[in-house]
Amino acid sequence: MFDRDTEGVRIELRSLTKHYPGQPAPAVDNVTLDIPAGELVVFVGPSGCGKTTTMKMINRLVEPTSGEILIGGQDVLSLDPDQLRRHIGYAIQQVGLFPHQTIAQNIGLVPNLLGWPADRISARVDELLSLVNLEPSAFRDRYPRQLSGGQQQRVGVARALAADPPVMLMDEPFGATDPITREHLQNEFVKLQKQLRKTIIFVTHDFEEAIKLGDRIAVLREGSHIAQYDTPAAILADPADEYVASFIGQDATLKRLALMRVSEVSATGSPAGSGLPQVSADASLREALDIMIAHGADRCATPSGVLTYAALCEAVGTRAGEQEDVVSSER
Ligand SMILES: Nc1ncnc2c1ncn2[C@@H]1O[C@H](COP(=O)(O)OP(=O)(O)OP(=O)(O)O)[C@@H](O)[C@H]1O
Repeated sequence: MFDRDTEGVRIELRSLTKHYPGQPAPAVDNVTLDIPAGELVVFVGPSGCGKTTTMKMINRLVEPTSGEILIGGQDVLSLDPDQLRRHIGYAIQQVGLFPHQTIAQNIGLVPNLLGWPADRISARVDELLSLVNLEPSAFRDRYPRQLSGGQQQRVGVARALAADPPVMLMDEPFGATDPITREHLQNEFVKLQKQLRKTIIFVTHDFEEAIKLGDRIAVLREGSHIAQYDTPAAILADPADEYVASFIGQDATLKRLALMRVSEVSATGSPAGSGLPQVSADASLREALDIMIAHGADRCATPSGVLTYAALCEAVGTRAGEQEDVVSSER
C-alpha cells in the first residue's frame, strides 16, 4: 500500500460528495482539494459544515456518494477498507482508548493487527510514549482511567502514530482538554510534526489552533465548500471574503505577529549596554511585543541588534498612525 514511505504522501479529493440518505442537502458537496505530501492541513468551519464527514470519507468510515480520493496516487475506493485504515493514523477528541487494556496494549493495537513481533511492538510503544512525553516505565502498564484527560489524549496521538502511517487524520484531538493543557499539546505536536512530516488532516472549530498548527488552512462553509485554502499568513493578510474575515476576528494583526519570528525582521544598531529587554531570535514578534509592553519600552534587544516597535509594525504592514490599535487590542 502507500505506506512504503512513512513520510507523508499526497492526498487528492476530486469532486467528493456525501449525501446522507433522507437529508435534504449533501453534507459534503462536490469538494476538490489537493493536500501536498508532508503538510498539515487544517479544516476549520462552523458546526455541521461537513468537516468530519469529509475526513471520515478518507479512511472510509463514511462511504462517499460520488467522487474520488487518491492517496499517494492510489484510488482509496478500490482498496479494502480495513486494510486501508491500518495505514492511516486516526486520532479523535473522545480518544477511544480501550478501558480494559493497558496503555501499551492500546498503543500497540495496529502493530499487533499487522502481525509485528512482540519485541518490536514493545520497543515501538516505549519509543512513542517518550515521543509524546510520557515516561514509558511509569505509563506503559497503567490503564486509561489512571491517566488525566491530557495524558489520555497524548496516548491517542501515540496510538495514531504507532504503525508509522504516512497519513494521519485528527478530529479535534486536543478538544477535550483545558486551555493550558491544550496549548501544551499543540506546542508538542508542532515540534513532533517538524520531525515526522506526515500528511495530516486536522479538524478544528478553533481558528487560533488552525493558525498555530496548519501549513495550510481550508476554511469551509456549509457542504464543505471551500471559502479559502491557503497558508495561515496569506489568509490573515488577505481574507478571501467577509465570511473568512469573520473567522479571523478582530485581532488579525496580533495573529500575524504570532506567525513571524524576530529573526525575520531587520534589527538596527547594537544593543550592547543598552539595558533593553532581551528576546531570542526564534521568539515570535508577538512575544517581542509582549516583552516591550511588559517593560514599557518601544524596543528590545535581539541577538542581531535592536528591534523597534516601528519595525515590528512595518513587518505586519501596520502604518505608524495605526500603532495604537495594536497595543490597545493587546490590553
Ligand atoms: N450519519 C449521518 N446521517 C445523517 N446525517 C448526518 C450523519 N452524520 C452527519 N450528518 C449531517 O451532515 C452534516 C455534516 O456533519 P459533520 O459531522 O460532517 O459536520 P462537522 O462540520 O464535522 O460538525 P461538528 O464541527 O459539529 O462536528 C450535518 O448536517 C450533520 O447533521
